[in-house]
Amino acid sequence: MNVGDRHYRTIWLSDDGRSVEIIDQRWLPHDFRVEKVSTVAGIATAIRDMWVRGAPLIGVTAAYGVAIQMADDPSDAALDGVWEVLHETRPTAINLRWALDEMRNFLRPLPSGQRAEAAYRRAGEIADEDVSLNRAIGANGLEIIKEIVARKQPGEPVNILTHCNAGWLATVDYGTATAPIYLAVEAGIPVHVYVDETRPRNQGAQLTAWEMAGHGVPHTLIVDNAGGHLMQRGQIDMVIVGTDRTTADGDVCNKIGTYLKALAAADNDVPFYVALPSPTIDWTVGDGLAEIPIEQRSSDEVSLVWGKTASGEIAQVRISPETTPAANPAFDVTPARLVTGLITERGVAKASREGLKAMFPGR
Ligand SMILES: CSC[C@H]1O[C@H](OP(=O)(O)O)[C@H](O)[C@@H]1O
Repeated sequence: MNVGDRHYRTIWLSDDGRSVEIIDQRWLPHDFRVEKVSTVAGIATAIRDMWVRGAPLIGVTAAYGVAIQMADDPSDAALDGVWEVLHETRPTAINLRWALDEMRNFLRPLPSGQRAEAAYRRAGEIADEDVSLNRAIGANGLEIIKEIVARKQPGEPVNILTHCNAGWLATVDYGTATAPIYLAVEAGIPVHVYVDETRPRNQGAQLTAWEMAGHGVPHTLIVDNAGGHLMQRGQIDMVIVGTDRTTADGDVCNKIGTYLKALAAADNDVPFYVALPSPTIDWTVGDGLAEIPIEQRSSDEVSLVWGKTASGEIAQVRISPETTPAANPAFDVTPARLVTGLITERGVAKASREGLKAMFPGR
């Protein structure tokens, strides 16, 4: 998307043809920093410490990590080694394993001397495919927004609530949950987005709000606990969120707090949509609650918060007593029964095994 008057993706190949450059999302919205990453260890750190985050972007970053490894050592042992190193960086987003499997299965049959060039080519294709998938998700989600706006008074915006950041910053470009929003704005359809701050890492307050402001999307930041209240008062027309892993039965794993939004939406008859590209579907898992590993992140993310001081310094402050322990599950699972529809690149699927198989008959 555009940052000022320049178009950016979240990750791109450096001029040296070996390293990648990424937007280091830890410093947004206060500082726009680009980092060059040239080693597998650097890629692992960037994923684990959330310089880059968001399921599709994590996958693409790992794909480039494999290419960087192949440029250094294209052996079978190195190919297996980089798979292991990057796979253990974050456990929940299925796109990480999907991309690592995609790269290893593609490279394994090739002579080692051809692997580096092929790996960079394939990683670039996966990045380009992500952009295409997200635009298709946007077009399919836009149809839902059009149906809602047709039922409203002329000029009255469609009020959309989103949780966390499933925006262009979570992907290579366009985002998943935000893609329909961006296409609606481009089509001149009035929308307004309620942005959940999304404690504890505040991806909504820091990233989604920055995206909305940068793209001229009317939006309002709210605390995570306000969404149900707004739904009770008819102020939300639909919810669109992303996902880090959706099961073959339509259970949706996403940022912590998503499940509570789905409960409130169900209680208030608010349509609850999940936007996802097909690589985010884990066809090997049915029961998300029982089978999806939930990442437990540092308690410091709960007890400390980043912000900009009055003097302009980006700093961290403590919000709880030093002695107070904190738990930090980073994701939760929304059962398929609470999901109105899964907005995929092929269309809107029912959140069920039958619905997904109808959309992806080859699976
Ligand atoms: C389009 S996937 C975005 C998804 O990833 C986020 O998690 P994290 O910021 O921890 O990588 C969040 O669950 C978003 O919905």
